[in-house]
Amino acid sequence: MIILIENANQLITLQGTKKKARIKEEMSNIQIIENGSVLISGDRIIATGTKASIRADYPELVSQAKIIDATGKVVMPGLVDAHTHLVFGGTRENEFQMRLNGATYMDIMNAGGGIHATTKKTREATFEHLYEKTYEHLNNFLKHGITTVESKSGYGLDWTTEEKQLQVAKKLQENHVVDVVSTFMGAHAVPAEYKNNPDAFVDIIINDMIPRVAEGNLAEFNDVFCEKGVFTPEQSRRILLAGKEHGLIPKIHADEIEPYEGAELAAEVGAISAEHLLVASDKGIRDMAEAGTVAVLLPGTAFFLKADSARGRLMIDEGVPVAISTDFNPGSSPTISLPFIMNLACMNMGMTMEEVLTATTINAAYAINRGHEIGSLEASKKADVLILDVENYQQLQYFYGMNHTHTVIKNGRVVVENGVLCSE
Ligand SMILES: O=C(O)CC1=NCN=C1
Ligand SMILES: [Zn+2]
Repeated sequence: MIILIENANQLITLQGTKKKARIKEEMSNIQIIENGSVLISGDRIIATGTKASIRADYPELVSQAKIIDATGKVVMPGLVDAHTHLVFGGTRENEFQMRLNGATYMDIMNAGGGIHATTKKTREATFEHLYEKTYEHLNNFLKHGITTVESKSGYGLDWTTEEKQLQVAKKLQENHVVDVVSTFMGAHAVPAEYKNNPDAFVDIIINDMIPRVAEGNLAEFNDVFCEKGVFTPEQSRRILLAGKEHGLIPKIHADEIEPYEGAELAAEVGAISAEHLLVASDKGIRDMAEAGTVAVLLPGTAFFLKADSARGRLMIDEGVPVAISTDFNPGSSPTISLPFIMNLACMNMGMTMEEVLTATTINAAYAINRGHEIGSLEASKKADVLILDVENYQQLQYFYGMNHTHTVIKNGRVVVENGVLCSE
């Protein structure tokens, strides 16, 4: 099918010259075309330009095209959420109340709640239940303009359930229009049964789980919660290097609650990204800038945990490529509203509205090794396109806490129209 989107007030292409995540000034250069047009054929973008240039350069394709009029609207790439714990059983609103009453995230986790509570529910849940529940989450992501989602395992902490989560994600990648990119995170917490012998659990992750993930082609990335009271930097290093030996690209939950040199470790092991970084050190930030490690920042988690946000402004100024994501999970960030997170990135991390657009498209794409395929509107990239019901891109952040998604095109097909799923 050929589609021509035209008359966009602003077409935000995020086009760039370098084949890597954007840093510093590049993050503000979002490449706007006034009165823009996007020409799509099949699942790919053919060209972007002004209305006149596209109609002059592609008369044959234009004559066969379904025309979508974007007058008064903004057109941009589909949003990319590079950090979620998408597949999980149960919910934890009870813990939300406990934290409103003054308990901390780690108090709850150390008392057997938190990740352990979700692990219990996920172990008990059937494959079908997890699949159907997560399918609905992806529908909700899509209605908010998110066309690719990273999904971490880590609520099993035993092979049977870790595999169940990864198989749910794999089946969703096959059946749901939203692209799902999988991360193995068996090192999300030390399960109760190994509380007194955590290194034995680390050995199981390294010697048993990681080889099975690789053999089954069940994930592209390997993540670890490097945190005081969870996994030490030494244990995290062992787990990430073992993953690399099996072709799993390292990611790390780093310096979320206590400073723990997780950012330094990310740079040392060549992680594609380090995530959270609320209390990353100056040295860790410099090391990440030098290594080109993408900082995936999660201001929604900081908001929900009533913590200070990561130093996003400093990281950008120091040359770290920054992405932002929802961290969608039942405990520390139960939201799929990436648009709201975009506003928090401006309000609480000192990022500009232009940088935030880069952080939720092309840089988020590079954080999941998809920068060549998605995250900007340019010839031969996937036709994942949003039409937003705002007059200019600033209104996306300005009118906050709202869903401005009008139309979503995924792989060249209209899948959301007037904010409604086409299958609904
Ligand atoms: O609490 C959860 O379920 C998710 C989380 N993992 C590390 N920080 C938060
Ligand atoms: Zn997380």
